[in-house]
Amino acid sequence: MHVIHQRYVAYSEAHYAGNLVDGAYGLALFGDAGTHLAIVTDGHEGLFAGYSSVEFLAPVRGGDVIEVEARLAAKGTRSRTIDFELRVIARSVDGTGAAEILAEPIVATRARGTGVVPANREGSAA
Ligand SMILES: C[C@H](N)CC(=O)SCCNC(=O)CCNC(=O)[C@H](O)C(C)(C)COP(=O)(O)OP(=O)(O)OC[C@H]1O[C@@H](n2cnc3c(N)ncnc32)[C@H](O)[C@@H]1OP(=O)(O)O
Repeated sequence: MHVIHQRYVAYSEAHYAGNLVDGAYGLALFGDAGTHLAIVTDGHEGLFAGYSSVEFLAPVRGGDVIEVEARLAAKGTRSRTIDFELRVIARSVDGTGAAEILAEPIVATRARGTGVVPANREGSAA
């Protein structure tokens, strides 16, 4: 089970030299994709308990088009282990507005985290 969100990264999201977007930007998108996945798997937005790993592998830049995948890796009683990946799928060529779809997506961020179905959720089996 997985969900994928795609979006354009506005130039105004860049925070550091070189048009670089901060890592927290991707983590916020992981939260949204994880919430979407929780709705699909459990009919509830869930609550995110934490990340066991986060890796920033390549830069995300203003003008990129990215996709964020949340994939169910394991299911506990109420816990849901989720693997996340942020990939750059299109990028500005020269800053003039010219841009290209990348032949191979660039994996920019990977993470593993745990979402939890609340105990008091109406209709929860837990
Ligand atoms: C994705 C969301 N829609 C949006 C967000 O991200 S919200 C923003 C940040 N998150 C929050 O504000 C949540 C704040 N935390 C809580 O409300 C609670 O801590 C919790 C609901 C996440 C867990 O509380 P509780 O239900 O009392 O936990 P437990 O009964 O102890 O455990 C239930 C299961 O969850 C597993 N677990 C709990 N904490 C962690 C953790 N830090 N890391 C990994 N796993 C955790 C625990 O092992 C239980 O698993 P099983 O049900 O046995 O599988």
